[in-house]
Amino acid sequence: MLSLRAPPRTFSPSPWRRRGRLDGFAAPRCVSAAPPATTLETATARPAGVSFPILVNGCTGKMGVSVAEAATSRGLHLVPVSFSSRENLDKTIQIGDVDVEIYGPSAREDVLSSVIDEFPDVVVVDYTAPNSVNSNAELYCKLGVPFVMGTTGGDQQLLYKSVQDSNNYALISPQMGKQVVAFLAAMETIAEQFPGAFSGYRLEVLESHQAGKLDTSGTAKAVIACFEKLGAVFDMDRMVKIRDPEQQLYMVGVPEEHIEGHAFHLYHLTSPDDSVSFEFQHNVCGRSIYAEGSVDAAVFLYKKVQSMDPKRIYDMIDVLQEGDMW
Ligand SMILES: NC(=O)C1=CN([C@@H]2O[C@H](COP(=O)(O)OP(=O)(O)OC[C@H]3O[C@@H](n4cnc5c(N)ncnc54)[C@H](OP(=O)(O)O)[C@@H]3O)[C@@H](O)[C@H]2O)C=CC1
Ligand SMILES: O=C(O)C1=N[C@H](C(=O)O)C[C@H](O)C1
Repeated sequence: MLSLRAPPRTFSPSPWRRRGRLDGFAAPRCVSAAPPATTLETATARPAGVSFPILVNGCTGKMGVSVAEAATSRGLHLVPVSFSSRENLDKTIQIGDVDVEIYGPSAREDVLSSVIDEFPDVVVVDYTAPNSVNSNAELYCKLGVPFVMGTTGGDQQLLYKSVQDSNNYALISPQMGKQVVAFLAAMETIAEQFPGAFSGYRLEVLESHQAGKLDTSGTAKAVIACFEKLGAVFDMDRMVKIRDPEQQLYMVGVPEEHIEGHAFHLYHLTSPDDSVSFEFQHNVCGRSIYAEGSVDAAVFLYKKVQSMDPKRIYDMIDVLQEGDMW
């Protein structure tokens, strides 16, 4: 196991502990490359090229707000409605000049039906919580509204089944950051082409996210599935999940200003005789990479619905393959 206290004999698979290296590697890049989400989005946003109504579910949360802001700055029409797990919240959230009204669970079906009547070509983007993934997807499928599922967790098999059975359109991805998706796509290609190439290698994984993250990194799970196809051995119970801000600051090296919004991932592979090791990292500060990717995903899905594309269920690799990457 990758222990935070006792690094293995030959290699330390935890470069996050080697402060010198991280000080000069991951952390400073984040400091300079990740201004607050809204600024980056506003400064670099391209127009979406098309305009359509977009409803962002989860606007009481951090990703919901970031996606809603990115959508408006890309010229999409933000539907002034979102949902919460709480009843009678009586709350509006201001996104640009749009006041988004928040409805509780008992109103969501009626409200969403009215939205669909008023905006028949609406696309929903979901950034809520792992325990609402399946019930939200059921509702979108029941009402036939296309959706982008950015929320991780839940029962993923059931999620895909709901979409398949309803013949709805959906784009599902635990990772909307296009550059990270490109890494994941490369991993999937390698796994496909060279199954067993890392046979017997031990895999150790660390992921660090803001303390409020409820589930294990969905991205890490997807990358681990590729390493397993390559033959590496991994016990999911031994994943090192870091949610403690102190550890994130002093061990992982997350810049202080990103403690409340970061996603650091480290994968370390060691050969059976300890003579060879590999290490991969993707470290994200802030949320703009996901917000922009989510808007691209919504645009992609909207176009697929309009062209009545027969595939109907997509992921972010499909978006990249369409060449929509900047
Ligand atoms: N695919 C990707 O690239 C990324 C995925 N994520 C995932 O997105 C999800 C949200 O992340 P984040 O915004 O940081 O989390 P937050 O906790 O900030 O926000 C989640 C929000 O969801 C709301 N919520 C919970 N249940 C429901 C429900 N049934 N209906 C509507 N709203 C609900 C909560 O508000 P309330 O209390 O009002 O209900 C909360 O404000 C997580 O699963 C995370 O892993 C995050 C980043 C990138
Ligand atoms: O909750 C987050 O923040 C993130 N969640 C996604 C995941 O679980 O993989 C993507 C990224 O890690 C940020």
